[in-house]
Amino acid sequence: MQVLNNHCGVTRDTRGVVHVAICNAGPLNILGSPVTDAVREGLQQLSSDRSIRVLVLRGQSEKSMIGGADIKEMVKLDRASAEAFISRLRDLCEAVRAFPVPVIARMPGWCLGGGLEVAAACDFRIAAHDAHFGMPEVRVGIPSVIHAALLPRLIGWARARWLVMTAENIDAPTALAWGLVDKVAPEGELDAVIEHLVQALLACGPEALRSQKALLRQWEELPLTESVNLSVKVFGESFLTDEPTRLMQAFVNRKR
Ligand SMILES: C/C=C/C(=O)SCCNC(=O)CCNC(=O)[C@H](O)C(C)(C)COP(=O)(O)OP(=O)(O)OC[C@H]1O[C@@H](n2cnc3c(N)ncnc32)[C@H](O)[C@@H]1OP(=O)(O)O
Repeated sequence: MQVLNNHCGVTRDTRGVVHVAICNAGPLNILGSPVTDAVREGLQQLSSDRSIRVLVLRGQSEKSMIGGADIKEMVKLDRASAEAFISRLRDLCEAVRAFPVPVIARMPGWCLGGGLEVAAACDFRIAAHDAHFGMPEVRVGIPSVIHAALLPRLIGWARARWLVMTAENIDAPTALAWGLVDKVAPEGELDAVIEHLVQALLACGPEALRSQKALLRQWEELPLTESVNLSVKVFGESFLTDEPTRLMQAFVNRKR
């Protein structure tokens, strides 16, 4: 494992698949400020590496992807320091969301609060069969904020409201039924299910996937007509590399 910094370890394979592990954050992978900054810095460092094709974001233990923001740190916050604290977490979520290639959240065990916000910023969420999810913020006296705003888009307003206003946890089958996670892996098969997704992504044009991710992000922000018109330009620009011609030629020439 390559150590990018004290809280961010990276393993990569020859295919361009990179695993970023949140390190030294306890078995629950709790996001205190140093951890949050370090993971954000690690992601920003990797984001210019054109050899990366897929990123898997994970904790170091199987107990949790991310157990949430650090309550032991937050208990000491006041008005000014609270904004600084939450801005760090926002910046981490934005670094995930802006990462130029598909990002997969590897979700064993617990994923709560700020952890679920980070996961919501990922492109794909793959859960272990016994994973649990929740937004317990209101139980410790704070509203769910920043990338919790993605939840209504993922699971609809009613279910997002249920999560952030009841603070009840849900299990993996419920998360799957709600659309909060994309797949639930049978026992012992979390990495196999992720590998299946990785292979599907690796079978696609890397430039097309980068472009598709950037476009999806703009679709999230723009009105429909602007989204459609922007897409015309993006389609044209995709022919600036030889990838479309190469991959379409391979299709045309395929042996049957
Ligand atoms: C903007 C974002 C806001 C947020 O994210 S708010 C925080 C959201 N997260 C939570 O509220 C989770 C709170 N934690 C729990 O409910 C439980 O933990 C779990 C269900 C995740 C796991 O339970 P179990 O396996 O029984 O572990 P344990 O004994 O409760 O915790 C082990 C150690 O981890 C510390 N810990 C757990 N969550 C946090 C946290 N979010 N911030 C700081 N520390 C945390 C505990 O205190 C304890 O520590 P010690 O061993 O010293 O007693």
